[in-house]
Order: sequence, then C-alpha cells, then structure tokens
Amino acid sequence: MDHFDYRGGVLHAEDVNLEALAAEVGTPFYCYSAATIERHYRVFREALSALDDPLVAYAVKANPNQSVIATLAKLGAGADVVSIGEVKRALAGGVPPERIVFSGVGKTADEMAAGLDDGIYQFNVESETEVETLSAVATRLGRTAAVAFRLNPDVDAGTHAKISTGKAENKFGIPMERAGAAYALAARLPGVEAIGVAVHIGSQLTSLAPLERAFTRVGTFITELRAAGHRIERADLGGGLGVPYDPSLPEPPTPAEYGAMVARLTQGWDVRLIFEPGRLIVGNAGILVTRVVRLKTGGTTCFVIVDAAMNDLLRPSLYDAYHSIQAVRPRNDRITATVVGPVCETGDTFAEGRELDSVEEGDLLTFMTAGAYGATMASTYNSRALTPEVMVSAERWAVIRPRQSIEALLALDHPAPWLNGD
Ligand SMILES: Cc1ncc(COP(=O)(O)O)c(C=O)c1O
Ligand SMILES: N[C@@H](CCCC[NH3+])C(=O)O
Repeated sequence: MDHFDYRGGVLHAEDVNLEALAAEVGTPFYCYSAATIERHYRVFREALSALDDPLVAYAVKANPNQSVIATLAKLGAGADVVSIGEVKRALAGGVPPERIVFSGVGKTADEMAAGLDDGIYQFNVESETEVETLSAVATRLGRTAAVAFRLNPDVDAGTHAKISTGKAENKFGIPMERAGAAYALAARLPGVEAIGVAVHIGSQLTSLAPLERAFTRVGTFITELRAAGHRIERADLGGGLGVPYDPSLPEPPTPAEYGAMVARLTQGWDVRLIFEPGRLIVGNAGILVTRVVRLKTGGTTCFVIVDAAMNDLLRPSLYDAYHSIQAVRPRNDRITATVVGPVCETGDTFAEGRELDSVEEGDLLTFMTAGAYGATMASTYNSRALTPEVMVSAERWAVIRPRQSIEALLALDHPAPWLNGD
C-alpha cells in the first residue's frame, strides 16, 4: 500500500516507525499519510487533465479532519459537504466558499441560510419541496442560490445495498421523469437559478459501466433542458469510484480509466464538470492501529481480541466490509483466526476465519484502508472514548485529534438537577 511499508521488519507510515508511534500515542489510533492523500488528489486531478477547469470537490464526509481538508485545500481542492457542520469544517480547513458544493436530502432552512451567508458555490437540490424552501430562504436573505438538481437515474451501481444511491427506491435525487418539471418550477421561483445537473449513484463502485449509464442519461437530459430553454453551465458527476480493499478481488478501475471515460462521454456538453471523490482520496491513506489484548483459544474458533472495536471502525459490522489486517512486526508464521473487539455485540467482528500473521498478546495489528469512513463514523458506544487521529508527513507526525479522555466523555452528560436534590 502507498507509503505504508515494512522497513527492518516493522511497518512504517512514510518514515515513521509505527511501533514507536504506538508507544507514544497509545492504541488504538488512526494514522494517515499526508503524502498518500496528496498523491491521490494529484493522480485524480491529472486523470481529468483533458477537461476544461474541472472542480474536484473532496467529499468531506469520508474524512472530515481539518488537517486532511487543509492538506487537500492547499492543492486546490474544493469540498462536497452535506451539513452545515461540514461547511464550517471545509471553511476552517481553508477551502474557499466558491469551491464548496452543498449536497444532501435533508438540508434544513437554517442550514440553507448559513450556506448562503457563507457564499457557497452550489446547492445540489434533491426534491421539488427542497427548491421551494431554498427559494424562500434565499429571497428572505436577498440572495440567489446556484442550484443543480440531483437526478436519480435509476441505475444499479452494483455496490452494497446500504451505499447504493442511484436506484429508484433510494431516497436520493429526483426521478428522471419528474426532473424536467423541477427545472420548470425552479425557473418560476425567485432566489434560485437552476444552472446545473448533479448525479451520484453510490460508493465503492468497482465497475465503470453503471457510471457510464448514469452519465449518458445526464448528457441526454442536458440536451433536453437546453431545448426547453434552460441555461445549464455545470454538471456534477459525484464521487463513488472504489478502492482496493481485498487483495483477492480484482482491482477497481483506475482514476485514469475513469477520467478517459468521463472525457469521452462528456464531449460537447459545454459545462464545467464537478467531481466529489471521497474514498478514492483518503481510503488507502489511512490505517487503524490496534493492540492484541488477548487470544481466546480452546474452542472451535481462535479469537484474537484487539483493543479497537466496532465503535472505532464500523464498516465491517455495518457492511460486512473487508479490511486487510497486517501485523506491525510480523512473526514468521500464519494463523486462521476471528478478529474481534471488546464491545458487547457479536457484530463487533472485524474478520471471521481470516488467515493472518500469527500474533501474541501485546502485538500490534493494523486494519488497512481505513482512511475513509473510519474515524468519522466512530461513536462512543460502550463508553469507549473516541480514538485519536495522527497524521504523518515524511519523518514528522502530529496528533491531529487527541484521544478523548474518559473525563471529557463523562462531562458530556449533564445530570438532571433533581438527581442532585435541586
Ligand atoms: C453526494 C455524494 N457525493 C460524494 C460522495 C463520496 O463518495 P465516495 O467516497 O464513494 O467517493 C458521496 C458518498 O457516497 C455522496 O453521497
Ligand atoms: N460510509 C460508507 C460509504 C457511504 C458513502 C456516503 N454516501 C462506507 O464506509 O463505505
């Protein structure tokens, strides 16, 4: 994996020895490689070099740490956001408002007002009722919102059902058959200008075919919209390109293959293209480092119990997702084991019957490809404090989110006054 390599028998993140890092920050912890994040952004941007001034709006939801956002903002990235919290994070990370795209099915009027006040570039609107609310909010504030309607092209992305977003039964976007009327509605409303189209059919796509189907529908629709007199200047093609998680599976298409497909399909569209990659940029740039608490053997299964759990990395429990598991200092043999966390749920299982480096109590293991949808989906279930995040750059490292203390976790509760006799 990029920038996570063995040197002298020990796994390093760039030039930082992960054994030494674990001794400093404790376990579990997330570790990101700045060089990998930068490389992924550059590779993606380079893959789009045939396009005229595309906007790469990093999907902040994948990893919203401000150091991650700032690393990308310095390279010119924009941000795709889905809440006012993400708008504020993007701004704090140095993304200028004219590079921020606001997506999401449930933006509240308050979020719209805040986004308008911040001067964000575009609202991706997902329903007729949403554009009516946006129109009312923008009119009240004396502003005009640039709108792209998110289309639901009814395409099967061929990904996990919980992360497919472009089928008719998914909550996202406006069905193609109602979309023309939505633009006509927007044209009658004050405070909004529907100047774009948007589509995002799902995440962790491992084939370009569903994207091609969706983009083709978008292209045809742009022609129809223009014939109906609408001025269409932008097309947001979303994110969704998958990354390799399981080495036994074929690799997903490369950014270069994706870029070539986009350039071919969008020829003649005459729009500014926007992209919202998340996982592709940060997925392989992060790992979760954990320590083996104990082994539990003697039954039918060999359990490796680690100090990370489903509250730290939810993907295996939620989507049966595969994360490769590597020892930080591999021993010379292999075992077959089920790797679990300490949380009181059977679903707190990272891998079942997996062949991995043999381990002993106290050894360090890493869950690879954990930079996307890892730390950000963490919770404090079982009163487990939030796991720290560390960023590495060459031989330097920094704790970019400290470990939450148990005191800070407890202080979030405010006891009801009557329990204290008040
Ligand atoms: C609207 C939107 N854009 C972008 C993304 C980022 O997707 P990915 O991380 O798969 O690139 C998502 C998540 O699926 C999304 O819902
Ligand atoms: N959280 C999901 C992806 C959802 C993408 C957001 N629309 C994952 O870990 O794979």
